[in-house]
Amino acid sequence: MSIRAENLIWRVGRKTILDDVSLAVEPGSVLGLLGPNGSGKSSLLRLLAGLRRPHAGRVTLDGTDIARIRRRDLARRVALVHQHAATELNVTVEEVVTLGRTPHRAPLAGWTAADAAAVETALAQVGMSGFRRQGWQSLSGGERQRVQIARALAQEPRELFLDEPTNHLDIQHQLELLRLISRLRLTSIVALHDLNHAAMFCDRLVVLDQGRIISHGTPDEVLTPDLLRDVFKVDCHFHRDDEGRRHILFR
Ligand SMILES: Nc1ncnc2c1ncn2[C@@H]1O[C@H](COP(=O)(O)OP(=O)(O)OP(=O)(O)O)[C@@H](O)[C@H]1O
Repeated sequence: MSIRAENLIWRVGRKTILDDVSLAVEPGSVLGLLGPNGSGKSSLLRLLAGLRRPHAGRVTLDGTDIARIRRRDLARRVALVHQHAATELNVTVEEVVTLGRTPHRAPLAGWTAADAAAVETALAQVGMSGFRRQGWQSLSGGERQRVQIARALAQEPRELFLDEPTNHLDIQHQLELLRLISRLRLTSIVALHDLNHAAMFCDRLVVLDQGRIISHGTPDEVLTPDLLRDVFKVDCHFHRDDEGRRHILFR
């Protein structure tokens, strides 16, 4: 397992936001993080990326507690794209994506061919190569989202954490992005609200409710009518398409 969370507890004041959360992700696979609003998905991603310290439990990368990994080494390996990723004003798309190279560059070292190639590849992967000279401020919400993802990809992480990455994206770009993530062979953890997309693109799912994991397993194991009713408060039934894939239909 490349990344593992063991019995994480995280509180704010007296409120327990994450309560005894444990999970492990197979290298190269995609884990979908599901749960209603406020269930703790973003908080968990921040702990997994080392941006917050748990009050109890630990997060390990290849068996090493991330609290013992130097910040710079962690930044070379782990990338997190926030839900409302902001960036500096008056910068171009290319400059934003270039920031993803920061952890790889030695102090005072010049810009290398490897840096340039990583930026090029990342821009192409999210379909934003044609926007490289455009100002960040002038981008649409969906374009900004794709640029933030390119910045994370330019970091060339082994673990990629994405907090609702399909927010703001039109349906074509939602599907393209999730397909890209599932094909990258990075170890990815993706917070999602669309349950059908989670079933289509994630190898395994974890469902959080009020800070606790209440279900985990393959999409077929996790997404049951009972779970959808109990956790998401919706009635649904399932439809199998011609290729045998299950789709959730909401009543
Ligand atoms: N710094 C904080 N101070 C106080 N409460 C917090 C803080 N961070 C998170 N919370 C609370 O913790 C709970 C979980 O929040 P979190 O953002 O992790 O949920 P989420 O599952 O990502 O929600 P959403 O689907 O709405 O994005 C919420 O009730 C939130 O108000």
